Amino acid sequence: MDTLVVDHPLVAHKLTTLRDVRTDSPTFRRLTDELVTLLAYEATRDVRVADVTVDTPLMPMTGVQLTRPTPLVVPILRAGLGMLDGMTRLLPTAEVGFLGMARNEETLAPATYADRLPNDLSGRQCYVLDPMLATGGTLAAALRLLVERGADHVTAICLLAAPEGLRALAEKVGEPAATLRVVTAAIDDRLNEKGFILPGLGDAGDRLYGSV
Ligand SMILES: O=P(O)(O)OC[C@H]1O[C@H](OP(=O)(O)OP(=O)(O)O)[C@H](O)[C@@H]1O
Ligand SMILES: O=c1cc[nH]c(=O)[nH]1
Ligand SMILES: [Mg+2]
Repeated sequence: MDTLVVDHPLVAHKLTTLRDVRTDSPTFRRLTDELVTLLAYEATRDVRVADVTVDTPLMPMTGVQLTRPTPLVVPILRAGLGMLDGMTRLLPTAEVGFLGMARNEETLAPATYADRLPNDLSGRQCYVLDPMLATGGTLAAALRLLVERGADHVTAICLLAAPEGLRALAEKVGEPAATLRVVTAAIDDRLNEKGFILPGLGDAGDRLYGSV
């Protein structure tokens, strides 16, 4: 499993404001949206394209276009929903499938409460959106689901990842039948005893949508 940290001053600048406890929800949403677009640019570097002929006003030439089946974008509710618009702005022809997953606050185990994904993902490139990779349990469960349905290329886009979560994820997925990548804006120091990323940014879902 490959991990890419997008090392760019604009990403670092926006992430710093996102982390700030004084940043309100509207600003948090806007910055998340902006960050995703920057991360998505790197995350889609290996999106599949094929040669096509295009007629410019002067002559025909060979360009490229996205191949079919179109990529599938999968936000993990709730917090991943805050990343959806930023992603589809870059990939407007992508289809969107939804996974609802929540961590049990005591055990930190993920529970899936919504699954609106195609049953057959054969030959499909998938982009999973979840801002926080903490213990890695949520992402491991999501990746397992996608690979079981035939996805052969899955890229997870996160804002923050914990080293423990990245290690756990690599162990859990083992030698998968698909290419798996994690693209993140930063790898933080560690997890606290409640499974929160340190220094982190707090609870991403709550900061986007409130503590409902
Ligand atoms: O790597 P893990 O330890 O599994 O933790 C990461 C998950 O925790 C958060 O979701 P949460 O359960 O808080 O749900 P929410 O998005 O509805 O707030 C976050 O959005 C990730 O999905
Ligand atoms: O730090 C964390 C860990 C999991 N989920 C969050 O929203 N934040
Ligand atoms: Mg949450």
